[in-house]
Amino acid sequence: MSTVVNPHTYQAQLDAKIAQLQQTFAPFNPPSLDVFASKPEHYRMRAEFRIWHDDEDLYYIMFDQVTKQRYRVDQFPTASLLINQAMPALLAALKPDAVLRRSLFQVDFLSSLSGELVISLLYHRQLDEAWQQAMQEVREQLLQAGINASIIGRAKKQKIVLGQDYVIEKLQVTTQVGKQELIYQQVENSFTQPNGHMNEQMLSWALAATQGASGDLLELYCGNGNFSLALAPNFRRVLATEIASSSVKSAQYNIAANNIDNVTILRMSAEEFTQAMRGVREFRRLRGIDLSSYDCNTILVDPPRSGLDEETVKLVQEYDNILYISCNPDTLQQNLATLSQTHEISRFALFDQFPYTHHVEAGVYLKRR
Ligand SMILES: C[S@@+](CC[C@H](N)C(=O)[O-])C[C@H]1O[C@@H](n2cnc3c(N)ncnc32)[C@H](O)[C@@H]1O
Repeated sequence: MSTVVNPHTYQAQLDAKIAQLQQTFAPFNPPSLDVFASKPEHYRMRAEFRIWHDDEDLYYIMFDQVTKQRYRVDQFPTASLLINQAMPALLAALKPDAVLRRSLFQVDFLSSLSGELVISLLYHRQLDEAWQQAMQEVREQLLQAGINASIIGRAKKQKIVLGQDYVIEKLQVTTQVGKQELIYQQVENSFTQPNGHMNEQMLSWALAATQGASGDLLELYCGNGNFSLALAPNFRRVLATEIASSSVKSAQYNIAANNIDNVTILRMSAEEFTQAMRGVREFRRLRGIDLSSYDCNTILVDPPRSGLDEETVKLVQEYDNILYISCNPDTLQQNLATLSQTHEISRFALFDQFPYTHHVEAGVYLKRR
């Protein structure tokens, strides 16, 4: 099914998710659920479309996930207003220009609440000087229309960047003493939370849940430091790890951009970090880091849909406080089967990050029994 965005049905779809999540997790005896509703429209900061060529015409298409049929997309209410503004403006500029149209097969948009946009155009041919010149003009037209976009041309082994390959996002996080703005570099083709305002809610919830925590925080799957930076004020130090080098680079950028001095980011998979902690393997990447100097009572995990592997679950279980952010209730449920043997849920939240889809983002804060 394609995503049918109908603000009139928003509450009903959210209610169904709430009921489903409560039922699934009832065996773990959670406290009452904190529910965070999304904006019913224009909540996604990114969108990807295939391009369809029909003689002189050119338009965005998507595929129905069930029937696999393609359908034309002129506007996309799921995505931010900025993306919706850029979609027709870009097509209008591409259509009359054979150099820009030829072999174009995909367009990806990455926007930010701060009003920045990166548009990536993917081609089945190498891009040349003529393409670059013509696309520079398109970029200027977009800027004149008030669309602050960088443009990336991609082809096999080729990436041409007009502007930047990232946006600088500004997120408002609610702290005990009011709102705090955090700056995040979000790079094209790297993971970032798709629903910007929901991300602000998630960070604020995590900050409130760990208020009053003592010692240091260990974090696995930290991405661009999204949670690491927001939670830093609640801990003496934060040690965070992530597998993707582009995200680690952004995290380093973000530490500096926010003048944070108590966060260290390492490029390591969760599995490698578990091995390092167990003394199974030594890692050059850990040189200069004295793991034994960290006093971590709290661990934060935000794994991909596959959840935590068995060894990582065992490591996580060794911490008194566990903050688990999950984009897949099925794997969260599996991991909780083990974690609930030693910990109980003290906070439970639903973040409606993906409205009108069956996807649910959940947060649990566990404390040792
Ligand atoms: C759901 S995202 C969360 C990222 C970050 N916490 C955020 O809020 O943006 C999961 C992250 O885990 C990373 N990842 C995937 N597999 C991993 C692994 N085996 N070890 C460590 N990180 C991994 C991905 O690159 C991605 O950045």
